[in-house]
Amino acid sequence: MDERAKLLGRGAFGYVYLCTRSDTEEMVAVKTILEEDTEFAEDEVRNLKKLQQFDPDQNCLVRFNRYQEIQKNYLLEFEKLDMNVQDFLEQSSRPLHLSEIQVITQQMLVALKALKSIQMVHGDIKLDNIMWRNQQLEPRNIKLIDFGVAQDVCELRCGDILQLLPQRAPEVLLGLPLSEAVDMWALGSVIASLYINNELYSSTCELDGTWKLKTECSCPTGNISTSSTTSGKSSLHQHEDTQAFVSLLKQILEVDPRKRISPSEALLHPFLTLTNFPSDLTEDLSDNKAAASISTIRLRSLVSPCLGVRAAACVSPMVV
Ligand SMILES: Nc1ncnc2c1ncn2[C@@H]1O[C@H](COP(=O)(O)OP(=O)(O)OP(=O)(O)O)[C@@H](O)[C@H]1O
Repeated sequence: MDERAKLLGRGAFGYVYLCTRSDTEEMVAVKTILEEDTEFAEDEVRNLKKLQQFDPDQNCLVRFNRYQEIQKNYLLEFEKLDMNVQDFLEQSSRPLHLSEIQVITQQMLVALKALKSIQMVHGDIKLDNIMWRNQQLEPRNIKLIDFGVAQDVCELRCGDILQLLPQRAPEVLLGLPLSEAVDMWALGSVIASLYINNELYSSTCELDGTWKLKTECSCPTGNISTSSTTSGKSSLHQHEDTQAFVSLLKQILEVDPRKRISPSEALLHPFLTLTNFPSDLTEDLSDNKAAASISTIRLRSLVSPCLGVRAAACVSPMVV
């Protein structure tokens, strides 16, 4: 690899560089994983090989071309993507419109449906792992990346720690049996955070996360009305598109993973068939942190009835 290759991004395990294939002249993204993380590289390659049974474009998954191992250092070659959602938000400094959130939700549900069909859990659904192929030219073409910590459901054990805290599912926090449903929860947290431009459940440690889930999920919905007059979002209830979004979110952020909506079911939800987004025209949260924080509280309140206090009732081997 050319030493002057442009760095496209980096994560905990690897640096991703822009490279040109000498045989086809195609621009590709090459993730380098060094010797100390060989185990992660091997896991990622194993997962990516399994995913090669899917058409990556039809299933919203990053295309994995090939890999090379050089003295326990790994080079993984992928199609070159454009920008991850986190970077886009930072660069554009505006929250996404509901129509844009609809596209991301739909594409990620397609990816999760494919993973569920082979009982694979991604385990790290977050804004940095959702990328546009070409944000400007193909805003509807979105891919899920980073299968470094993905696992087969049958490998998951109670008490395994997956996901970053803001996206961590209740059953992970509580040390309960785990399934593909953890990715649905994480997707719910991600799309909620896109809407409110803030983490839905931010927490600094597991105990804090469990406590927040218990308290915030059981707060009375009556609080909503007091905030509505000062919010930039005049009313979360006002538009059909917002109502449809909250309705889907409630079913995704269902505390009980057995009752949580599946990717296939969610793909049929009315929010994903909407073509008209009046709230895109009337709701503007840019540079309005106060409104964003109020919306956070209100969205939590709207979603909370479905969460209920069941979380608190769960017996947790991790927190007792
Ligand atoms: N195919 C790609 N095309 C362009 N950029 C990419 C591609 N894959 C990854 N990147 C960039 O590199 C970053 C890190 O990639 P990736 O998430 O695979 O690394 P990681 O070390 O596994 O990260 P993490 O810390 O999340 O585990 C991504 O957020 C993205 O910005």
